[in-house]
Amino acid sequence: MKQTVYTASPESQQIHVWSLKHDGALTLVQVVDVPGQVQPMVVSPDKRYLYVGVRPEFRVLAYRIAPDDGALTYTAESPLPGSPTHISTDHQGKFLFSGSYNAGCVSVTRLDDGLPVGVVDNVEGLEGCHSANISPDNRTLWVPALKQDRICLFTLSDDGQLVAQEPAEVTTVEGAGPRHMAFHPNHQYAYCVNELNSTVDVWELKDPHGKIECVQTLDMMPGDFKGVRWAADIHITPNGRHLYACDRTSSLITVFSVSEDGSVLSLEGFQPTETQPRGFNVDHSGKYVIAAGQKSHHIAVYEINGVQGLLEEKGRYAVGQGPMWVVVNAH
Ligand SMILES: O=C1O[C@H](COP(=O)(O)O)[C@@H](O)[C@H](O)[C@H]1O
Repeated sequence: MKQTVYTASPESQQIHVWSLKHDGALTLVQVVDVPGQVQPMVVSPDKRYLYVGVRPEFRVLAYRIAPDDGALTYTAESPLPGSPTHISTDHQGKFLFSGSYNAGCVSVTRLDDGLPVGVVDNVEGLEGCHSANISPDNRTLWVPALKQDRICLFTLSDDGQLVAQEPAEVTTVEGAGPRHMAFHPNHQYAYCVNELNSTVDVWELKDPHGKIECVQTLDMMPGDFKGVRWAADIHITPNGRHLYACDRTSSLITVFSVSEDGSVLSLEGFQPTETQPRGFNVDHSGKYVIAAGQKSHHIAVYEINGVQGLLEEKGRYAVGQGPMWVVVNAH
């Protein structure tokens, strides 16, 4: 398996394309100058395209991915109704979702043979909308509205319409600020990182049409932490055994182990990382974590070790200015 790591640096308007070697080393393949401040990114399910959200002219750009080395070629673009804070796709590659924190909306863009061809739905009134997360069965879109302490649940129709479910939302504790999510590979549990109180909630998906319930909340921060809590990102390993979440004030990645059924998280430790880690990711082999420091202008690669999943730094690399998004593609 070959892997490519993409990092987005909005302040210098660049995407750095890296080859991830089996020993965890990165070698630079390409630096792409993007026509705008590049923020969120996602690879299409068929791995042919990298989609990137840019501003100040809000749009999604599609870059074709070279199958051999992961290099990018600009191919198409389509406008978005608000500043793209987070983008993702459904599992069939028919639709792209863009959550906008500043516009308080989530939009659906149709993908035609992988290329974005226009917005087909837009739901407003989601204050602090921070991500859009399609459920493993491709049926439900989970949309955290950070400023409203709720996660809205929509059914995705065949033509890309978002239909509010019944119940239409689940709520967090007041002031939590739900932000990014990860799903367990067994499809029974989802994990949400809460930005404003730096906690992680474990959500049980009872069945596709049934009750959704928060079954555990864990503090991400060390017991003696006194600063302003400011969590950002969350990812799980492909085998579902290790979960990671980051906080920007402390520049820490919190390490959790996950029970075999996915229902229980245990705090294992803290990994100091690049300054102000806004985005990170886990590679497809489940061996490495790659984190971006928005204030250090570097990324770091960590090896995942042992049953606890603790992290050991393997290397750090200069990227563009203000890096804040990392995606990994396997090909
Ligand atoms: O990380 C954060 O993101 C939101 C929205 O960011 P934007 O890049 O889409 O403008 C930000 O305003 C929030 O305060 C911050 O913590």
